[in-house]
Amino acid sequence: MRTALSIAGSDSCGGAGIQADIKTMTMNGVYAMTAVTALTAQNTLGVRAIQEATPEFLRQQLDAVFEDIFPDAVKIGMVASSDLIRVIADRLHCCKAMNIVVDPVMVSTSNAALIKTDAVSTLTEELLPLATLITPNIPEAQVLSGMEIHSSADMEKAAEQLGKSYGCAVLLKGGHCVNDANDLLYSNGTLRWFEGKRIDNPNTHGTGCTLSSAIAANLAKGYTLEKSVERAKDYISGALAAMLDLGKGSGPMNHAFALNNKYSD
Ligand SMILES: Nc1ncnc2c1ncn2[C@@H]1O[C@H](COP(=O)(O)OP(=O)(O)OP(=O)(O)O)[C@@H](O)[C@H]1O
Ligand SMILES: Cc1ncc(COP(=O)(O)O)c(N)n1
Repeated sequence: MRTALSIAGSDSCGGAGIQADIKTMTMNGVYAMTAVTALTAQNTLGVRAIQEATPEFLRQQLDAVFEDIFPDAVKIGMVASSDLIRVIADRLHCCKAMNIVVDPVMVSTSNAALIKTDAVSTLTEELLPLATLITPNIPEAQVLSGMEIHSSADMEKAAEQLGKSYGCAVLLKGGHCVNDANDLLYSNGTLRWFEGKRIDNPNTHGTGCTLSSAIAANLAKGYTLEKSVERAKDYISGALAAMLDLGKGSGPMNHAFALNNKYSD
């Protein structure tokens, strides 16, 4: 069985973070492992508290996984501080990790900061250059590129700039656009749009985590990057279209019906 590792924060309400990643990887037929960067006390309304792992404890989790069950892909989500980012970069480099998908998580849907301001430069200098793919949303791409993004043409410019700066593929997500939810992939010097009809569902807690771990799971199974993005886009669209409605705020998605028998493997 193929395996994937999620390095991310725990979300107590189960919609985002490690919990979303385990559900997604499992539903995509991959064995999920975890290295927890932080515990969060959060629900669909907001983040109440964050308790980070110590850098040494995160290192122990990563070594325990890599020395025993080598992951076929790695997904990285919330990492709040520079010291934790450095531990991850060091272990991924030393362990020769492959198929690394970095979701540069900055702010939650409920508007809480999930990375310290001074850690953004550590993320860009130490972690993004190790990535196979980064998956910023529009606000994250604006921070990383220093560009304002108001149109499809701006998205194309920003994705290309980020890909050239970090030497990786870039999936610039269009979930924050007003019309359709079209995502843009920049890879090996070419741009490709993945079109998605906007689903009228306000429950989008964990969409970014889910998309990036679905891509990692499909890379782990040996699909190309383009095919992995296509399959992950189907997964997120299915999970949103299942219209789960839990909690008082922006709720989680329904993973059980995400694939709806679309794929048999
Ligand atoms: N209402 C929607 N209908 C269809 N697809 C959507 C919708 N909202 C988001 N998506 C898709 O979900 C994925 C995540 O995109 P988004 O831009 O919301 O990322 P994000 O902001 O990092 O997610 P989050 O912070 O909510 O975890 C993308 O593939 C995007 O196109
Ligand atoms: C632990 C953790 N990781 C990531 C997110 C981002 O997800 P969202 O933007 O949907 O709130 C989150 N809320 N919590």
